[in-house]
Amino acid sequence: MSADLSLYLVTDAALCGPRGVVDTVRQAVDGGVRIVQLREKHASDGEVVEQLLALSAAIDGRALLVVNDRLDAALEARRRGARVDGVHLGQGDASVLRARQELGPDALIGLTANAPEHLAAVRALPVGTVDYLGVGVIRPTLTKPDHPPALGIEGFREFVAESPLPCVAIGGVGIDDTEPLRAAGAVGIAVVSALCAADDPAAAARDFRRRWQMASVPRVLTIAGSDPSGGAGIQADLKSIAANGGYGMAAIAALTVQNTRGVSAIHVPPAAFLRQQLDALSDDIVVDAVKIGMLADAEVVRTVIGWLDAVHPPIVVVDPVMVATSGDRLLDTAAESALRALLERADVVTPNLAELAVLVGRNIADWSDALAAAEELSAQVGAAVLVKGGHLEGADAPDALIDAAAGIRQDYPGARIDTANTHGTGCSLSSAIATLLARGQDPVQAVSAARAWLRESLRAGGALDVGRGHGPIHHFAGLWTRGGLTTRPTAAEVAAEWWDDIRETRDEIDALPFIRALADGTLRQEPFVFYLAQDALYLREYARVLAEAARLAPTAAEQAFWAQSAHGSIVGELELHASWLTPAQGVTAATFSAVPAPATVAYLDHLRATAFDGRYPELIAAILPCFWLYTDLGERLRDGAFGTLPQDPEHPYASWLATYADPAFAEATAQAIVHVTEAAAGADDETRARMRRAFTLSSTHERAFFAAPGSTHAAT
Ligand SMILES: Nc1ncnc2c1ncn2[C@@H]1O[C@H](COP(=O)(O)OP(=O)(O)O)[C@@H](O)[C@H]1O
Ligand SMILES: Cc1ncc(COP(=O)(O)O)c(N)n1
Ligand SMILES: [Mg+2]
Repeated sequence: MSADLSLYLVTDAALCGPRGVVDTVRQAVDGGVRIVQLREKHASDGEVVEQLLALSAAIDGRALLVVNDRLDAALEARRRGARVDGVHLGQGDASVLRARQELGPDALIGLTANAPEHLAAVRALPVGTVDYLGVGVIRPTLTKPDHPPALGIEGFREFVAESPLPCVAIGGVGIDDTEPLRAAGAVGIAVVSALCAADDPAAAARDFRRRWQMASVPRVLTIAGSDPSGGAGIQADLKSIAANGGYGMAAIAALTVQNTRGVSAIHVPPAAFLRQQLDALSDDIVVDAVKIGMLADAEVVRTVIGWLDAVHPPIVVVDPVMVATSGDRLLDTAAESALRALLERADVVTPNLAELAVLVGRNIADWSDALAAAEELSAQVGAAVLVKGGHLEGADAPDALIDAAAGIRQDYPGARIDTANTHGTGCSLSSAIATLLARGQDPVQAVSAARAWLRESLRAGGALDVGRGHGPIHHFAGLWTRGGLTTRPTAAEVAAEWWDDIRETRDEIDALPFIRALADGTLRQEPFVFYLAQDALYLREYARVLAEAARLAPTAAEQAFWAQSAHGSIVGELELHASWLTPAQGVTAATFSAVPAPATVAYLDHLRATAFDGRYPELIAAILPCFWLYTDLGERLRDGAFGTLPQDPEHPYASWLATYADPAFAEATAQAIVHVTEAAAGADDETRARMRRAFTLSSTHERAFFAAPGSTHAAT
């Protein structure tokens, strides 16, 4: 079997202290150590055998176990039932030839090497005698007092370049050496004190493992069914793995006859043939993560379980596929009980609502019931459960990650994307999660990043012209855009670009005497009242324009959002004006009695003309600056960007300015930005260009509106 040497723990009983070697190893393996070397310089062979038995039980197949030097102890421990994978020998230790002969062809045999003559000796050995070299020391270290001169990263790189065998870096390796050693060609790093002497070996191992993974391209295997139309199954998985930064491999468990309109036949090759595929992979390639999808029947499920138990891949994500988006069954009912044993081997399980109902054996009434069911399932199988709300009715498509044992309950709210291209979303999502986990992210992060990618791919699905049923998502939408293969930007890119477009306008607004005086409290009342009166006229019309956006909105979520904003603008904002336009403030003007100033007329004409055109994308682009510029200004005022703090109770406009920085308004602004920039990202080039013009034009009207009250300091 191909050995995963990536994070290699070498034990040191003295450093483990009262916690002991066995507990230290157990915790370190929990944290992601992939191979353990028992190194006991002073114990008797009998004691080493006992230790190997105890370690073998603690590791329980989750990592490899080798022993330093003691070939006879390894053989004896094996005779007594321990799983000892091999030995690591030094230049002065027992002969590697004898070790190979005694331990057999499948054992893992390592050899310490650090000088050119060691390489010459290795080359003289029969091929297959030694599996890897332990090369070091990298830095001076106390755990090997008689160590040779330290190689450093550069010396290690040169050694690797000459070596015929994979090299593990050992000796004085600290966490910040992880990426440089990986880049220098290490297949793994061996750590002694940074793990044995750690207060929390699991956490220390997780840190090393994360750093190692972030520096590597993970090898991700999907075991699933084939969808020849390329939108779901194996084909979707490979695209998803690639799009999320992994190297994809695929073992086909079943074949479907399928297109975007449904599945018409299923062929299940012999399960033994699947096992052959899996063994061929794990014999040669280190598998960093496995995603499991359609398995068709109970025999296939059991076959996959058998392989998982032999190989123990470090990350397993199971998408318990039972029924396709089209409604066709993809798993025998008889296999549903076999599936449970598979879930027990998973780190993350990703059922949709129907699958979750089958797995907990009861109907699921609503989303909160789904969360309870996910909690139940998570507790039963000991895995994190990502429950998916793609099949809910209504405007939302939320997901939630629940890990009963770890006490994790993470909600991922999300508006439903209006698209028919939902074929293969579940397959694609679970592969993305497996890949991101293998890249070192924790489950909460991995799901969040996978969802962001999936939503981008769902939004762009319409750009593909594939089939007449539920079409596929566009797995590479973001990559192609960023790589210049298409001109379509992402929503985030639109936001950044437009905000930058109006930089000059924003700077000019900041410099206006009205804004300066409002910020430092020296603004006279007359221009302030002028501004309030114009603002009231503006808001009454703005609310009507927002209502028009609600009327034109393509989705229920957007319709509700603009309608609510219209309500807020006519009710909330005007209440605020009323509180300022009172005799107590020395102001008696009625709210809408002012004569509209030219700047007000011009701004409103632009908004009304855009609304009258009836094109939703441009209308919301024209609406956006009022949200965005006020929130930005309010937040910067609050944070003292203008040299004064309006929170100061002495500040005459404190309560007015506080409303600019109101968190609920900030939230509405964030939502408005999302709606507008997502629409722009999904639009054709011409529409996007018109949206951009509407946005910039409104921004210049905002500046003119702020400039209208004129120059305005009180005492000066
Ligand atoms: N129209 C949609 N808009 C946004 N997200 C969606 C939509 N349809 C599905 N999803 C998301 O796609 C993923 C797959 O979910 P779901 O469709 O429930 O599962 P499956 O594809 O396995 O049946 C989930 O993250 C879900 O929230
Ligand atoms: C081979 C195969 N595997 C899985 C699915 C499920 O698709 P979805 O991701 O839409 O649930 C499918 N339609 N075909
Ligand atoms: Mg699915």
